[in-house]
Amino acid sequence: MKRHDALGVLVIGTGRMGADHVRRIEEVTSGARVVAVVDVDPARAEQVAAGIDGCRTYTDPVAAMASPDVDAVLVASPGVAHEAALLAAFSHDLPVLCEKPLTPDAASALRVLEAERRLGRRRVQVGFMRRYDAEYLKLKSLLDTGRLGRPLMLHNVHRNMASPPWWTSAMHINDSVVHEIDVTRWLLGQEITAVTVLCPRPSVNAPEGLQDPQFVVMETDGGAIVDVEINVNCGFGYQVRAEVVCERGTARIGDGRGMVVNSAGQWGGTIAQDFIERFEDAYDREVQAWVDATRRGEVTGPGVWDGYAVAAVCEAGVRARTEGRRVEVELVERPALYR
Ligand SMILES: NC(=O)C1=CN([C@@H]2O[C@H](COP(=O)(O)OP(=O)(O)OC[C@H]3O[C@@H](n4cnc5c(N)ncnc54)[C@H](O)[C@@H]3O)[C@@H](O)[C@H]2O)C=CC1
Ligand SMILES: O=C1[C@@H](O)[C@H](O)[C@@H](O)[C@H](O)[C@H]1O
Repeated sequence: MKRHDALGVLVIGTGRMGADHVRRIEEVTSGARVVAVVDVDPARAEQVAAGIDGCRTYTDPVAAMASPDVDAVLVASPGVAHEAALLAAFSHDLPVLCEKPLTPDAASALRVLEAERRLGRRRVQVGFMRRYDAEYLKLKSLLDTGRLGRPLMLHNVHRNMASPPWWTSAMHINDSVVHEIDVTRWLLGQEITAVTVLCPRPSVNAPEGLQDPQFVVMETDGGAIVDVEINVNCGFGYQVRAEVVCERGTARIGDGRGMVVNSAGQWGGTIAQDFIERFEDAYDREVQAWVDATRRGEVTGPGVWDGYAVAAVCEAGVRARTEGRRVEVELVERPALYR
């Protein structure tokens, strides 16, 4: 495809994820090109735009969206900036791929939902990329056949190498378990109704004052129990595992046994070091699916309702830990646009 026929994408936020998505759109994705990037830090925007033919830089997302060659927006700024970017995109009638979380809390997610409802059509795909990961897709297909019977339990492990200095105990849920919350709703096709968080003795690897790891237990409206070990200072790599226990069998993904090498009295493989490495294919498929759907004038994948429901569960989860009790999740009635 010629460059000028391609979907013109504006990328907001050129940090770790934004820069990686810019590279992806330019080098991996077909049918799209990056026409402009925005960052409150102009040096970062310029660094990412350098070498991309005709790519403009801005510090103000609203000014950037007004440009006629912008067909679609990819939001990769921090979660607190997502609501403003999404509302601005709605006012320019632009389709959006918004990195997770949709917004940091249920009230702001609901404001976005109401704004999209007023538009009368879905415009947003939320960046829950695990839905595009080959192993998660296999697990979902297997569950959908019903061969193993109904799912009873879902065990998850989510480990990060080390937390950055600004990490807080609430981020275990808002930033990390947010993915298992989305995956649970998607894999099981059920809503999460209550959350309990148990905390073991903090790891010696965790910075002073940080509650790490945490053990999250969720209940669903289909009668399943879901647990997540979230451990953001495991010290050895990045691991994401899931095992579904059904009535007639179990299925597990995420063991990462790509290649096992035997040598000098040892056997073993490698462990990914971060999400960029582990989920590279999922991000590629996610962005390609968004570009393809946008070019057809459609929105597919997780949307604003999913972003809102996940935000409500995250909020319940953070309260469950700080208040030391089981907290029920409250959702508004699902509007017709999202059924
Ligand atoms: N799907 C996934 O696996 C992952 C998703 N994320 C999500 O991606 C988003 C970005 O995260 P990172 O790239 O890790 O953060 P980052 O801190 O590396 O980059 C954020 C960038 O946005 C810029 N920025 C801040 N406020 C802005 C605003 N109002 N307008 C424009 N630019 C602004 C910052 O200057 C920075 O360059 C977050 O929503 C995060 O939750 C992050 C890591 C993995
Ligand atoms: O979204 C992500 C990060 O923000 C988060 O910090 C990590 O824990 C997740 O594994 C990653 O996918």
